[in-house]
Amino acid sequence: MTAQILDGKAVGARIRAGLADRIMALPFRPGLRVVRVGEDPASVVYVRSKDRAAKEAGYDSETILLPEDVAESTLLETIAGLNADPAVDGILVQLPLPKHIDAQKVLEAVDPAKDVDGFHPVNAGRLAAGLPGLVPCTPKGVMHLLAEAGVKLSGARAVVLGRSAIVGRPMAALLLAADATVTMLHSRSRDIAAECRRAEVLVAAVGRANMVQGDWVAPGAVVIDVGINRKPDGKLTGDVDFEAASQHAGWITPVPGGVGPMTIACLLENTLEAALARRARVPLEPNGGVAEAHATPEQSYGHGPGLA
Ligand SMILES: Nc1nc(=O)c2c([nH]1)NC[C@@H]1CN(c3ccc(C(=O)N[C@@H](CCC(=O)O)C(=O)O)cc3)C=[N+]21
Ligand SMILES: [Mg+2]
Repeated sequence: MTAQILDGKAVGARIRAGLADRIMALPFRPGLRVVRVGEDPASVVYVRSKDRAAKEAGYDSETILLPEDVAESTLLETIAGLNADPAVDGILVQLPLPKHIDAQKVLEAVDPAKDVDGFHPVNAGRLAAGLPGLVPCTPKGVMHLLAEAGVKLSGARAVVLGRSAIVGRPMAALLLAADATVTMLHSRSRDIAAECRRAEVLVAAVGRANMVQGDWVAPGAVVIDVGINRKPDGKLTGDVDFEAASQHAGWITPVPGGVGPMTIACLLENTLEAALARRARVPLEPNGGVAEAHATPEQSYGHGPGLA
């Protein structure tokens, strides 16, 4: 079997085009501010693509550049200014931050209503509790890709490899909200290969190049590769051995061209949602609306006795 490719570049472009249409019809332009500290080469590239995608879709986007040696207090003041600015709907502080800055303190300084990364503990907590809030872009993008592949998540065995705050944990919460049976694997897990082989949906988000081997993938499984590992030759590679896994999977995301472009599309989606919530009092949906996209009619007839 050779897997079908889940083309995140194409799906992301379609989502961005849809957002552009909606923004054209608005009486205001949603405002996005991306804060970049220093000149980390990857951050320079990523922030530039975020700004370009936002401007193309009609957002009022600006990048705020601070020097590598900026004082933490200056960064916190910058964020306070953006929190108070009514033209600003979304704030993103690009990670990683220099070592002398307490990144957690900075993320917690962002107004949760403008936290389009979904990294503030208020939004993380709301997601964990199944409450409306802003949802982290990468796992949200993965949910869009699963919908694109027509995956029925209700009751499906989903395995998330990696438990980071920005991908693994919110990914598991979204899959759970879509009624999947979720297993999380991490550095202390035993029998990782065997656990992966049980997955109907396998999401790899560990940051270890080609860790997931072909024979870890069940026949027909949906394989989502969140890894972005830089090879010595400068090229990107995922957490999955793509060539080998493609011989087993039903669907697979490439790297590049899979999850990465979806992250940017979902940043723009979150910025529009934040803008509508703030300015037009359009309530945020639980799970960013994406878990519900997988709901099937029979789900509303309820769960078995004693199971929620
Ligand atoms: N506050 C914050 N929010 C983030 O969302 C955030 C961050 N910090 N720090 C870094 C990571 C990484 N990230 C990516 C976004 C797009 C691509 C992307 O578009 N990748 C393309 C190609 C990129 C290339 O070729 O270098 C692809 O996979 O096809 C990748 C990675 C967002 N991040
Ligand atoms: Mg191999």
